Amino acid sequence: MISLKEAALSYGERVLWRDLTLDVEPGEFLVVLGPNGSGKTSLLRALLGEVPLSAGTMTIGGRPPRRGSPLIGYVPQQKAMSPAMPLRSRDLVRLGIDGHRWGMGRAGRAVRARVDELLAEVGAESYADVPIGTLSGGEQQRLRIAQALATDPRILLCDEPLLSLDPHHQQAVAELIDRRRRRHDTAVVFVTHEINPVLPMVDRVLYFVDGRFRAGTVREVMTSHTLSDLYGTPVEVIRAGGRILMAGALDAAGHHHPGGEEHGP
Ligand SMILES: Nc1ncnc2c1ncn2[C@@H]1O[C@H](COP(=O)(O)OP(=O)(O)OP(=O)(O)O)[C@@H](O)[C@H]1O
Repeated sequence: MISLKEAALSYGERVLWRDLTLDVEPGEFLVVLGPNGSGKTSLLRALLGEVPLSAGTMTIGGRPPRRGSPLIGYVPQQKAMSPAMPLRSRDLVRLGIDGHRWGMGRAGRAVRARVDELLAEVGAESYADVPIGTLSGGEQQRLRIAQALATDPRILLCDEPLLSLDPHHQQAVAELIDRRRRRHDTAVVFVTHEINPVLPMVDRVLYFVDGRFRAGTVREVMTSHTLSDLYGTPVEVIRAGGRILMAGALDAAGHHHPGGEEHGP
């Protein structure tokens, strides 16, 4: 579904990453990790056709990236929505519908039925007519996912969809995305700071640090050896109770602090 060959992305002189060769298969769950500013969101923006690669090639769904492709569903980073915003849940979901395919303009029954179907898919029927600004973060996030699924995409790009959700909602939202990819073989690229809520779902990890990266299975990448090498500083990876904890001179966002304290994210 996604194929990158020796891809690089730079802003001016600054190289975010380079020599990235990676294929993502249908139904695969790829998690993208890395400290702030390491280029995770920029990878999604390149896949969306919003920024060009500075080197190498990239195809998504077998074609070069282009804006507005119905093959791709995108769950953007959350922004606070004002309670005064007049948009209802069903309006937000409807915005994701490809008007051409579903006969928008004629305000067809097909569109309304599709919106209902999407609301049901994410379990949001009970607040379908509620203004979105009055909903909780978890509820809003379900709607963003429904919107992203509106074109029945083959690829779902998610930018920190669990941010600011409590553990219960993190789990619910992660399961929603996982169910989608299992039922429809949708490939998932999932940017996050915290791997644990999605650990059971992850097929592969792409981990960016300071212009370098490692890609592979959780077992391959999330090891003391690999991450110490990637960060260039000792990092201890501990597996406990089905979770991965990182100890060493890193803060929770994965930034290196010389002489920093030990802790796990
Ligand atoms: N259009 C742009 N022009 C110049 N620099 C940019 C542009 N967009 C992003 N950057 C810079 O590129 C770097 C990577 O940004 P990006 O958003 O991809 O990081 P990220 O890994 O998603 O970070 P975070 O975890 O904080 O969301 C940042 O330092 C950012 O300031």
